[in-house]
Amino acid sequence: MSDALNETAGGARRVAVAGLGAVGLRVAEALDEGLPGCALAAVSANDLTRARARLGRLRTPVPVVPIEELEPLADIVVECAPASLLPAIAEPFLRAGKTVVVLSSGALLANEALVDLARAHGGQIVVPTGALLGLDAVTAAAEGEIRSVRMVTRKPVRGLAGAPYLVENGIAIDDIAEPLRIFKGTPREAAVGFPANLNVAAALSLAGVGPDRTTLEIWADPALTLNTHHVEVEADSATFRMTIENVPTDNPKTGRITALSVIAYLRKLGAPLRVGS
Ligand SMILES: NC(=O)C1=CN([C@@H]2O[C@H](COP(=O)(O)OP(=O)(O)OC[C@H]3O[C@@H](n4cnc5c(N)ncnc54)[C@H](O)[C@@H]3O)[C@@H](O)[C@H]2O)C=CC1
Ligand SMILES: O=C([O-])CC(=O)C(=O)O
Repeated sequence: MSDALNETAGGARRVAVAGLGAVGLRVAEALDEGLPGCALAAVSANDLTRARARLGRLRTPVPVVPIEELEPLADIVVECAPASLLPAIAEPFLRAGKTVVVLSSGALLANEALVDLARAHGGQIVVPTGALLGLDAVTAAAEGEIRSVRMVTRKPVRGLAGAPYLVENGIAIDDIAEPLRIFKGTPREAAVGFPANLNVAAALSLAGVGPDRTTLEIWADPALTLNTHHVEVEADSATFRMTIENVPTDNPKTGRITALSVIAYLRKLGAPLRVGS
């Protein structure tokens, strides 16, 4: 669906927020404060009563509904819920030819049918830069030939605690005194083992050489306070290295910049000057 069609009669795109945690609450508040060309239209949460109370401070109250009731209310949904809910949130919007902004990008790797659904109905899945950086440069390099993409993530222990990969492999990190490499593999493997911690690796892989050719190391570092991602890309057009050190939100797994990347995306939708892709 074209941008022109994907608007309400009044011109503002109606935006739904699915999941009201570290990312969703910040995005909903920014929409309520005012993003040109966008209007907060509805919100979904696990506990609807609690969500209504949390949103009591909004200037303009919006419906708080279960995820299956969001689609008729909005043109765009921002998915910022647990990864397992991605298909339930995305499918109705894509089937209606609408836009889904996906934060649980790791879950896209096991749900490639969503891309087919978007293609079939003229919808669009958008993966924002989230907690990473430089996806514009990686997609540009992918228009030429990328030889390799390597990522090393270092997180404080509390940013990794409870990940299924650690539990299943009996890897204890609570009392480590030195940095410990806990994983070496691909974003496809990490999306299974670290579904709430490594969306950035999935996003990077989708921008570049895919989830099986991108290499990934994950380190738990007891001295760190910031979620740190280092990326090295070798391509025929350029060689580049990038590092981001993310200040965690109340959710230690999620950096503050994640919600801001969604807000920046929404702001660009209606802006007369758009910087970055
Ligand atoms: N792409 C990226 O760079 C990043 C992606 N993420 C991912 O984004 C997603 C959101 O992250 P956070 O806001 O930090 O997570 P969060 O855990 O703080 O919030 C998720 C919210 O979804 C709600 N929820 C649970 N079941 C629900 C249901 N049935 N219907 C509606 N809401 C429901 C939870 O109550 C919670 O408030 C996660 O999957 C996370 O892994 C997080 C950081 C960076
Ligand atoms: O660094 C962060 O803030 C979040 C992160 O790694 C992810 O979810 O992929």
